[in-house]
Amino acid sequence: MKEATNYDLLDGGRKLPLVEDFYTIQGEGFHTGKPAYFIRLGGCDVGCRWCDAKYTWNPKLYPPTDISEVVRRATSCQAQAIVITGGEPLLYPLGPLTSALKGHGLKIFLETSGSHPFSGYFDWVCLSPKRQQPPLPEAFWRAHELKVIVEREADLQWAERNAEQVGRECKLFLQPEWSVSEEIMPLLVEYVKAHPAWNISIQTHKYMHIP
Ligand SMILES: C[S@@+](CC[C@H](N)C(=O)[O-])C[C@H]1O[C@@H](n2cnc3c(N)ncnc32)[C@H](O)[C@@H]1O
Ligand SMILES: Nc1nc2[nH]cc(C(=O)O)c2c(=O)[nH]1
Ligand code: SF4
Ligand SMILES: [Mg+2]
Repeated sequence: MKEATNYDLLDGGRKLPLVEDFYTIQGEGFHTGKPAYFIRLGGCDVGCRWCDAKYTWNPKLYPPTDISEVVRRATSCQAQAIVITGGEPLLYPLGPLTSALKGHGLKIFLETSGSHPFSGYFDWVCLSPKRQQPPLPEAFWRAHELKVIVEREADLQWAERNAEQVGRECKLFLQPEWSVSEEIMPLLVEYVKAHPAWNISIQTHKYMHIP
């Protein structure tokens, strides 16, 4: 049993520690600007210093929620796409949740650090690798999008090392760490102009003041 939470209570993924769920606009990466219903699961053992979702880290704060309730809410609006995020969603068996959502004809997108084994079905995987707990090998070939957070210049070389491991079709994004976004942006702009395989992703929802 993993330590992050009491897995016995999760009934093989039929219950999950739900932090919050909301219908908003995908703010980052390839699908930026598209409406999507977000399902945020609690628990993460990666520990990024600058994580903007630190409140999710302790899964014990979030009671196991029946996935039928989550699916009911996600299908009670106009959403055609679901983003499963966290915390680190791959801490949990995601087969039951993703197949229930798929049964409603929804597109399913994943936000992950890739540091735990995959489970479930996804139409789109956004891999955001972290130095202190790198992705498992399978995360690189499953990724449709590689989104590297850049807080200093040295992160660019590390971004390239990750890019060497993804598939040829994988989209490449550099995303400024939010608290240094203003300072680091000129470097990212020059880098992407010189290395056009990369694109810039900014956290547009933070400028739009939406969740
Ligand atoms: C909160 S994480 C949850 C999903 C998963 N744990 C992961 O890291 O991919 C969602 C996305 O936000 C990014 N992110 C978190 N904090 C950020 C920050 N301060 N600035 C920019 N991006 C950030 C992560 O890298 C990830 O792409
Ligand atoms: N609007 C919006 N877009 C997002 N894209 C990825 C997010 C995440 O926290 O996983 C996120 C988020 O928190 N809000
Ligand atoms: S892996 Fe994701 S949720 Fe976990 S600390 Fe890093 S950014 Fe936050
Ligand atoms: Mg976020």
